[in-house]
Amino acid sequence: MLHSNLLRLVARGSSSRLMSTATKLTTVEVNDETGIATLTMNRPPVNSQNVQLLLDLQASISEIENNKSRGLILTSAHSNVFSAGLDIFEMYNTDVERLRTVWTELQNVWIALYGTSLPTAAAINGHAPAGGCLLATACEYRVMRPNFLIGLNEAQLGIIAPKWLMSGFTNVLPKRVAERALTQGRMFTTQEAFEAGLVDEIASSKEEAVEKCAAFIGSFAKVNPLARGLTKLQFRADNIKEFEKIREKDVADFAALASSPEVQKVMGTYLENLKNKGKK
Ligand SMILES: CCCCC/C=C\CCC/C=C/CC(=O)SCCNC(=O)CCNC(=O)[C@H](O)C(C)(C)COP(=O)(O)OP(=O)(O)OC[C@H]1O[C@@H](n2cnc3c(N)ncnc32)[C@H](O)[C@@H]1OP(=O)(O)O
Repeated sequence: MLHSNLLRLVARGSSSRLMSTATKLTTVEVNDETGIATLTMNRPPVNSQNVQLLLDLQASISEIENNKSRGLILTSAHSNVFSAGLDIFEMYNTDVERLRTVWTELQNVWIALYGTSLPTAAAINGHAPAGGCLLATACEYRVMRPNFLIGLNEAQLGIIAPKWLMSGFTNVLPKRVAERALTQGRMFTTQEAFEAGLVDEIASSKEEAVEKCAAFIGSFAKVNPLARGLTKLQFRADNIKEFEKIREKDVADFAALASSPEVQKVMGTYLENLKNKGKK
């Protein structure tokens, strides 16, 4: 009988192992040759981040940290979406406690990914709006497939994203470019994102994106992992400290904002538009 916790299954031939976890919406596969773990989000159709996906992401990040992998590549099981961001259905017509849980778990995933000492890279094989962009920019390196969109579109939705949510984005873009993009709620095409420095490379397929991410992680092969990890965390320490100071208040602020009649109305209209888009 296969136990769901920490059982290693031979996945594809002998070169990679699927690390079985108690989770369902993410998988972790470790390449036997490189020791690099690929964390795949698999919540059809668009990897919208509900509480379960956020919990599964945290469990998978912990698993990768504990299994001595050399690095983490984040990607999606779907052909045209990396992640559509927070699951708006889960935030609509719900109670304040649920909203608090959604936001707390989003915070928890962000800090787990942004604050890991492991080398991280995102193979962005589809659109990455809002929370999708948040996950990608929490990583150290990004490789994206052509003709998709990435960005923090909150301002377009009439919502102010907190500073920690923007911090990965502001880490990688020049301040002036970041300010303009955030105030416009701009979605960048892959090419625009590459030219601005929001993504580091473009790859024509998911496989190529994963290979390029693995090459980035492999570039640290000769660097002492402890020195590398601590150096990374020194760069991120200010943002992490700021976040830790406000995280409780941030949950309360989000729950108050997202439960307000005005924002609930925006969500309702937005969801209608998304549904109608599918009918066109
Ligand atoms: C809108 C108000 C939010 C208010 C929140 C309050 C405070 C938040 C503070 C700031 C934090 C924000 C973080 C977030 O992440 S908010 C989420 C923002 N996300 C988006 O704006 C993305 C919306 N989706 C899209 O743009 C597109 O779906 C796409 C990702 C580009 C993919 O396009 P496509 O491949 O054409 O697929 P469809 O559009 O047809 O969608 C398929 C299917 O999936 C449903 N869906 C899409 N996005 C979401 C989502 N974020 N949450 C839940 N469900 C989503 C969509 O309705 C379709 O469903 P049906 O097949 O049943 O019609």
